[in-house]
Amino acid sequence: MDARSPKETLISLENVAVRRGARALVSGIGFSIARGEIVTLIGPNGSGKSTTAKVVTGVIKPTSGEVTRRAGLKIGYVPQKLTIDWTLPLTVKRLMTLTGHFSASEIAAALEAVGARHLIDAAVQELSGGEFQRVLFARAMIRKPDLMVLDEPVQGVDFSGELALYELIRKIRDTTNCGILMISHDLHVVMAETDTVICLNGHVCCRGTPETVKSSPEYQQLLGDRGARALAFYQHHHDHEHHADGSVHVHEHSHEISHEGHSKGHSHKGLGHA
Ligand SMILES: Nc1ncnc2c1ncn2[C@@H]1O[C@H](COP(=O)(O)OP(=O)(O)OP(=O)(O)O)[C@@H](O)[C@H]1O
Repeated sequence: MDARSPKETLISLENVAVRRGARALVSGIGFSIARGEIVTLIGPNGSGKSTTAKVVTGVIKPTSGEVTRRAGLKIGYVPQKLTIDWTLPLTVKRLMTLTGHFSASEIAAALEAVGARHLIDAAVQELSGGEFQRVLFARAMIRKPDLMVLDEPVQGVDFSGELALYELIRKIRDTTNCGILMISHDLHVVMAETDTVICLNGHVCCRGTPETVKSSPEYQQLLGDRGARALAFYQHHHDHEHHADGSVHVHEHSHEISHEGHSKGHSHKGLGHA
């Protein structure tokens, strides 16, 4: 990491296990997240990513092990799914105030920070996947959290939308110096700015920088016959345009995915995502 030091630890988990009946959903989980750090959880379906994130947010108490939070730690949570009654009219502004009282200027500033100020009076039902995700980021950021927990933040968003959201996550980290815990929907791709990747499979299968995880035998073994597709990283090259409405135009071949130690122009399909 860099000039954002000294790194203040926001939360640490030590030897955490969550059991339901005789079954361990996760066990032996240990990691910490510092201010300004981006930690990404990856792992197959059912490997315990959401369970681990819920332990971090405090929604689930571990059956055993220790969770230590910095005193007064504020966490902003962006859920994987939000239960909304889609038949009722709901504006973005109203969504922002459902879980707290905020002034008009606070709401405007939070939406501005995610490039969604123009959507303030829009109906939530009419937002695109990427716009909805931005509004959820704003909803989490309005409390000025020390730590943001993002459960599959690019789910249901197309590739240029994914790039824009990853860029936004980086910007949020840079401007607020919050810690970020992100769950990746994809076992093969993580944001390049990730400081630590933690690969779960009920326990911590392997961890380290994206490069370390990519070359770890445990990660390779977890991939099995899908191993030909090693971990790749989203690279941001500032060769796209941000428009006033928050949309991003990605130039042809501008996004690059670093793969097997090289940087190649790739299409999303070309990467062979499921
Ligand atoms: N409340 C619960 N009671 C019993 N089992 C549960 C409960 N919550 C989750 N599980 C199980 O625990 C395991 C881990 O689930 P979790 O949602 O943490 O995995 P995940 O890695 O986030 O999966 P996905 O990628 O599919 O979202 C799964 O097998 C799931 O069925």
